[in-house]
Amino acid sequence: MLHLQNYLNGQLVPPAAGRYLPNLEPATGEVFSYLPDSDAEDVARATAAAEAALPAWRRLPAEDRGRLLVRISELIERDLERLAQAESQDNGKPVSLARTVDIPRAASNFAFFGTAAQHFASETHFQEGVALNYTVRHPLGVVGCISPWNLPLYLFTWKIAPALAAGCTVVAKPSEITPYTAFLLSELCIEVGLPAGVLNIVHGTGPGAGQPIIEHPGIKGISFTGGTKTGEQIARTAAPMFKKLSLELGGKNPNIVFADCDLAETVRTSLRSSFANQGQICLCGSRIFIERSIYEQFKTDFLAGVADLTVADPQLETSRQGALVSEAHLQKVLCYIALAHAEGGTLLAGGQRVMLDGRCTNGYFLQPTVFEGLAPDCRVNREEIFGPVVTLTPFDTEEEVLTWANGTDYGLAATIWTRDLNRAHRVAHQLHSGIVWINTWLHRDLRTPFGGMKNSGVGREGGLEALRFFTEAQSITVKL
Ligand SMILES: NC(=O)C1=CN([C@@H]2O[C@H](COP(=O)(O)OP(=O)(O)OC[C@H]3O[C@@H](n4cnc5c(N)ncnc54)[C@H](O)[C@@H]3O)[C@@H](O)[C@H]2O)C=CC1
Ligand SMILES: O=C(O)/C=C/C=C(\O)C(=O)O
Repeated sequence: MLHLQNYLNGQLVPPAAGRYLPNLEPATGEVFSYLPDSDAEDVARATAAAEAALPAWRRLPAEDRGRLLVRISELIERDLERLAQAESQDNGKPVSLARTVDIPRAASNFAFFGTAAQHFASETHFQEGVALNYTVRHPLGVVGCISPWNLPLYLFTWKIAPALAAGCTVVAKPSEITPYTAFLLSELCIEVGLPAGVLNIVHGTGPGAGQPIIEHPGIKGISFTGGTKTGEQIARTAAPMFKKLSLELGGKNPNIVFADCDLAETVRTSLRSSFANQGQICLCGSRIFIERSIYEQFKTDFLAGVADLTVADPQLETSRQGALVSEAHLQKVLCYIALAHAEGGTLLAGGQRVMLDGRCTNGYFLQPTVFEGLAPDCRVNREEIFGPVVTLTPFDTEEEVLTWANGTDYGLAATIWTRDLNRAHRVAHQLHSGIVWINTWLHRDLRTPFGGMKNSGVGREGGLEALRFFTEAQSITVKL
């Protein structure tokens, strides 16, 4: 059976201690490969390689670094089908989603930052006759990039690409639950001829391989996406070491539907924002607030759409809902469904595990689930479920819905549906949310700042924000 390897100093190598972990296919519940169970020794070797590669990599002109990144992007596009199949097998997501969203975005991440680095100019502040102040942005050094399982290659490359573009060298760890495409990426980096040590990929668990990355004194900054609790633990370790931190954490996002919206489009997109990737995207709109006058109509149309979301083997082109990522995660989501019943919710759709026939008999499938009748401040409406579970709640006034929308510890993304753009802007400005979409969802322009307020994170990714994160500003003043 396939044994994935670490990518250290330009080579594929086994873990120092020789231990491996089983890697399961969520659609079948069966082991299909093994991944290195790396430890602090592997992280130390990766960091030493990254430190050795740093001087030459940071000296390389941005154009030359960019050319290598663009070449990686081209190879991802060349291997799109193979990578999409691998992502679907590893994560349980429909292959059609991996083919149209995950893998194309991974290619775009490299292409975008490969070229963005060439446009990253330093600032000058000229004081006529007095002084010239200019800013140099030095690469931060060796950085750690740690990513989750929900959008595996998409989020892994979203961190690595800007770090490399900025002239940093990298020690990266994908989720131990979905390591496969990161391993395939290391093969592409070798094919491209990325200089040894510039990117190092260490596989393994959070405590085993992730924590040593956070603790290593040679690693100057950490870019992390994952659960809020993990983010908290990372901050506790990294802050006293004065490491730069970028944390993209959870969300409990409101989807606000006003009566004057384009209802057909609102329902169509709300189905996607509720259930895309089985609801396992931190940007999913799991709390849908609907203005009372159209509540019943929205509910009817939405539930009709939910009935069409075929839960099936993610390898099938017809599959619209694949498997959840693991048995443990499925059980966590089922606990929230039980809680929704206990908190007085009325089940409108789903709520049950799905047992499929054939090769998927033991897969982790769940019906897309909709509740109504829950209090806006109950646990189900405040805690991140990260699964295919949404709640519907009617509202009467803008003030009321704003209070409810802002009534969680999270503040990542929000969506507003209305034809009244004055209202859209007014509401958007009052939402405690790092990202607001008006009449759309998951519209991504890679130049925009991406990240959350409150417990949804610290810092912003994307565009210049990412390049700023991976560099350290030095201010130089010349007296005139
Ligand atoms: N972007 C998001 O908003 C995501 C949110 N989640 C939420 O988090 C919950 C837990 O999911 P998990 O898979 O356990 O996410 P997690 O936050 O534990 O895992 C994310 C990454 O962090 C690593 N990690 C874990 N502990 C670490 C540590 N102490 N130091 C360094 N790295 C560490 C993991 O190995 C993985 O690569 C989910 O149920 C979901 O609610 C999960 C994935 C993504
Ligand atoms: O950058 C994006 O387009 C999406 C990011 C999504 C996450 O960070 C997530 O779901 O964890």
